[in-house]
Amino acid sequence: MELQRFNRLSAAEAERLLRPCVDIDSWIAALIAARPFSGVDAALAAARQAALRWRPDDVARALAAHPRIGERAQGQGAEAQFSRREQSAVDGKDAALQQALLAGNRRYEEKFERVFLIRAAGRDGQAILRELERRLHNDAPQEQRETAEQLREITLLRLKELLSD
Ligand SMILES: NC(=O)NC1=NC(=O)NC1=O
Repeated sequence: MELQRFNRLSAAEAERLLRPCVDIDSWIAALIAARPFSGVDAALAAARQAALRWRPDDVARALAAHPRIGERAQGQGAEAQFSRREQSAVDGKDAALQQALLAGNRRYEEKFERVFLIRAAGRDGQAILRELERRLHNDAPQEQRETAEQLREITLLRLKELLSD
């Protein structure tokens, strides 16, 4: 969407477009309030600043909108379409990789009690698996920090796509 059009949207319409970027009300409200943006870079800078204020419970709630890595997001909603595109480099036909991702996700969820979140865009399945193995050794505070940063990366990539379409 062209930035000037985004600047002029009603708050309700802007919220509907921003929700698939990340399901965090305070972030969506902050972005709507910060309009009009002078350019896409200004919008992304405001988005990153607002994302640095996320609390752990914001991140926990937003994770519910993210399918497991390796599982094809179902449905036609904007979130599912974003997820499928982001995970497109994960080779669904590589059975060994799928099995390893499934096992790694399970171990991660047992240890951290939430889904493993990684910015999948730009990463193939093996790179994701290596990150999953590495992060499994993090302690809880470090993993909370890494999860929030990955959610910020995904969110900003989705916003950039939204404002560049
Ligand atoms: N569990 C996940 O990491 N999910 C995802 N990563 C992405 O980049 N998009 C997703 O849906």
